[in-house]
Amino acid sequence: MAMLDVRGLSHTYPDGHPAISGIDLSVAEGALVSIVGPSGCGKSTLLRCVAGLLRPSAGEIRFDGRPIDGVPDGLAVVFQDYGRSLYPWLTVRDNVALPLRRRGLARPQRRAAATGALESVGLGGSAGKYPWQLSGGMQQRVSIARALAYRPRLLLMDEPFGSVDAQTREDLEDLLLGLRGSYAMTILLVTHDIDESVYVGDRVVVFGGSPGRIRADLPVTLPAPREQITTRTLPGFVQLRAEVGRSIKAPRTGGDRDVE
Ligand SMILES: Nc1ncnc2c1ncn2[C@@H]1O[C@H](COP(=O)(O)OP(=O)(O)OP(=O)(O)O)[C@@H](O)[C@H]1O
Repeated sequence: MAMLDVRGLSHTYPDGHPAISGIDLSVAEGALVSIVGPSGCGKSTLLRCVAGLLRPSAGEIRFDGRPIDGVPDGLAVVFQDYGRSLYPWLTVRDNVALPLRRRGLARPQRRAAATGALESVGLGGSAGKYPWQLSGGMQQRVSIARALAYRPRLLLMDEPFGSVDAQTREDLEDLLLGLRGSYAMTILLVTHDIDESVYVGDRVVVFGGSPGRIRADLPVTLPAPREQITTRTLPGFVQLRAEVGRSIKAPRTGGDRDVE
């Protein structure tokens, strides 16, 4: 049984705008699935539905076989906008520890979990600082640590590396790949960077159109461990990124009722 099963998912916003239509997606436990596509094709809408933050107009999402109705336990989300997601008046450690209250953990346990998560993202020495004392990349690491401290089974990431410079972005991609070894998680990562979708993913799901639909679902069979320079020059990488690019640009087919 898939850990996450999306069937016939469609969503139309109250203004009548159809954002996604007929999405079917099964995700196996432990997979890292990249969801890539141009701006406005409904990637965030899908993620918001999976997170239980948005009730879809049609279709069903099952997490561990149970229909999602509200924010499921065992799920954490990392957004692009780290600047707005951290509380400036709380230390880094307290920012990470805060959501653990929902788990009913006592304060010493919350602090210990936060410290462990911060160490795993290389920020053990910054626990007592405030978010505004850190660089953008470090702040995004704090957001990731906050999600990890929660020990999620399913981690949703919406353009998590979209607001940092290219070098920091590569560092964060590698951090994420490294974290997969220490945290047993299934990850859905939304990006509009084709190279990133291939570099980090086990599988790339290509979204396109308006309303957004799945245009391709491609396995990534690149060897591990991945390395920024070597992996990106492998023929398999170059081929796959071209295929993802072509799928994004593919003209609409007869059955595709896009209204772009
Ligand atoms: N709250 C809303 N009300 C009405 N329309 C919305 C709302 N949120 C998103 N949309 C529209 O739904 C479509 C899909 O938006 P969504 O944010 O899911 O796309 P996306 O692929 O994640 O885009 P981006 O990569 O720019 O974040 C867009 O046309 C967008 O304008």
